[in-house]
Amino acid sequence: MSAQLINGKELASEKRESMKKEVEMLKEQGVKPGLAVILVGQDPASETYVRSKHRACENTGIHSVSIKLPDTVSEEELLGHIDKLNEDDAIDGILVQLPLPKHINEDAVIERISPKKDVDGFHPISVGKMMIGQETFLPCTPHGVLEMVRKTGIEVSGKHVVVIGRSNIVGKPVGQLFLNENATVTYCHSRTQNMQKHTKDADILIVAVGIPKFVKDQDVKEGAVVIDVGINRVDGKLCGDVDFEEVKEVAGAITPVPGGVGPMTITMLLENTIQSAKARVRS
Ligand SMILES: Nc1nc(=O)c2c([nH]1)NC[C@@H]1CN(c3ccc(C(=O)N[C@@H](CCC(=O)O)C(=O)O)cc3)C=[N+]21
Repeated sequence: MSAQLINGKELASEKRESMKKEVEMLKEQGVKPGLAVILVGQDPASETYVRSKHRACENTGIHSVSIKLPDTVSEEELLGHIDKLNEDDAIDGILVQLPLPKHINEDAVIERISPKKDVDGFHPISVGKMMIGQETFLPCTPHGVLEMVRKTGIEVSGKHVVVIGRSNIVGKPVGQLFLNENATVTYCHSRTQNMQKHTKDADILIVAVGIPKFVKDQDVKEGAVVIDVGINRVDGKLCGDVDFEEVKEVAGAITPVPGGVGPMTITMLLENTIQSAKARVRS
């Protein structure tokens, strides 16, 4: 293996140590940061994520509540829970685990969350502010990706960042975050012609397509930083969108799955919750 391993788990626990101290300081000022997570239905993977978020909160001293609703819940009832949490002074952040059942309009749910408590950074106001470079909650996975690239010590400004994927929750915002850092950004997606031409030119390649082992060694430039956002379950095992065994031989730095972007996503969620609690202190 020639590539440097970017250890998300380790970086996440480093960050959580300093966040613990911030939480302590907030408590001395009489504010305990609080996060509410709403989970609809009982998808086992979603339940695992919600449990990890809860555990991470406990470890950091953040108050956390999970609200579990049956997958038959009406949109109106779900919106009612959000209204209550918007008004709840003990709650600084609200996360509704996505995806939602088909009978519920995801956009309406996201828009119901107060932008002041939008720790996912999914509300159109948060997205718009990020786009024009105003201070706001940054979406957790893209922000975690940026932190991991920073960890390698390479300069982002002027670099060619290629993003594979254009979802609203990862692909689009992660490209925007790197553009804000003065990178040159290319988006590739399912309609892209001659994708390899683009990926081979990337100094930083970010993969968020949801296809196991989609990126192979021939797709990557020697020495490139490769960030794997994919979480796929294949034969009961977790695997990313990057063929790790192949790509680690050509990349300069690479994230593993598991233990890469996932733990950083949760860490940035905690950071946003603390940021929100600080705003409560100031208000
Ligand atoms: N409103 C909303 N916000 C989200 O942030 C959100 C969401 N909905 N829906 C689902 C996705 C997925 N997601 C993950 C977070 C952590 C890991 C994580 O920590 N994964 C571990 C492995 C965990 C395992 O074993 O499954 C790792 O990669 O090492 C994975 C996935 C957040 N999401």
